[in-house]
Amino acid sequence: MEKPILQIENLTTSFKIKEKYYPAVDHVSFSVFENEIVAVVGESGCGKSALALSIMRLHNHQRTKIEGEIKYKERDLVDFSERQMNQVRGKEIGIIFQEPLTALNPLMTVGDQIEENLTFHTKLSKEKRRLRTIELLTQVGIPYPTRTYDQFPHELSGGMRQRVMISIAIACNPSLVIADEPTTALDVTIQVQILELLKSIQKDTKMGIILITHDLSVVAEVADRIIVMYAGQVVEIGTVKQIFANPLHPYTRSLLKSIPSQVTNKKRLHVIDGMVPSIVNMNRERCRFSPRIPWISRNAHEESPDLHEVAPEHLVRCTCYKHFYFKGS
Ligand SMILES: Nc1ncnc2c1ncn2[C@@H]1O[C@H](COP(=O)(O)OP(=O)(O)OP(=O)(O)O)[C@@H](O)[C@H]1O
Repeated sequence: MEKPILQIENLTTSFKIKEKYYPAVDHVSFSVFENEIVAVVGESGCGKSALALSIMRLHNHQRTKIEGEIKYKERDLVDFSERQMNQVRGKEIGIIFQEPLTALNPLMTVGDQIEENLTFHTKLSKEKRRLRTIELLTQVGIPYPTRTYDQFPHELSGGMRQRVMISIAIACNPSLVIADEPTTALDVTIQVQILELLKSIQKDTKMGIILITHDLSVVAEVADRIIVMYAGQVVEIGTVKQIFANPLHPYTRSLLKSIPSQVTNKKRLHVIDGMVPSIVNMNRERCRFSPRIPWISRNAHEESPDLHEVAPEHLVRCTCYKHFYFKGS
């Protein structure tokens, strides 16, 4: 069996709030293989960004505790010094953020920003860096790469800025790219183009991709596997086919029901009652989704539920899925 690029085991990321630590990522385990797109989905506040920032070790060290393992090519990033992490970030693992206008430096030209990464991680000469940068801009579908090279971020459209972010992320041929809501700020047609671009780059490079999104509809076409996160935990994990054809956890089913394309003209969009609990106030001893489906009997839930394997590669948390139905159905 091939080895994963990334192997996360029992990762727990806790934030210090008023002198106490509260987990925002709670015993999360999964792997990413070469040439694979793993989507992490869940509503706002489920811990997706905390997970991404933990892998990159970009949290504030003084207020964050990271436990468990983040094995990148068999080396545990949790033990890495800041200096070692600087060699990993941007070179081995690239990251694409949601809003390129805030992630890009408004005072630097596009060319300089891409070259900065190349200067830090490679020994390429100035001329070779320029050529590589033009090549990258071409690869990500920028129509006039030499002109864009000298432009500033605000002179580009949102879609073009996101392409620039992608070119920075892939500049040093990383084995893994983390894309944190890369299309959320873009309109639908541009979203599709950006995801298709990521997929086509992956074909050439075989990199693994972690695609973080709150929108399940975004991942259907591009992902290989889906991880559904709720309140810091993985509640379901499976292949795209398993999650879309046989979703089990009530949260997965609720997310799928709220996808607009699945709604006919007659029906209203499904809204999941209630809210994701805050890391300070949540009850960690019971099924964390149970307060949002109060019509399901308490007996349907397990105490401190674990993940159960229901089919090869398909895992679901809590037995409540066996008893779940939508309110009013
Ligand atoms: N630095 C921090 N200090 C304290 N709490 C934090 C910190 N960062 C995140 N949290 C809390 O951790 C939980 C998970 O947040 P996170 O941003 O990872 O969620 P998310 O699923 O990525 O949501 P979004 O899509 O809105 O970013 C939330 O309750 C959030 O308030």
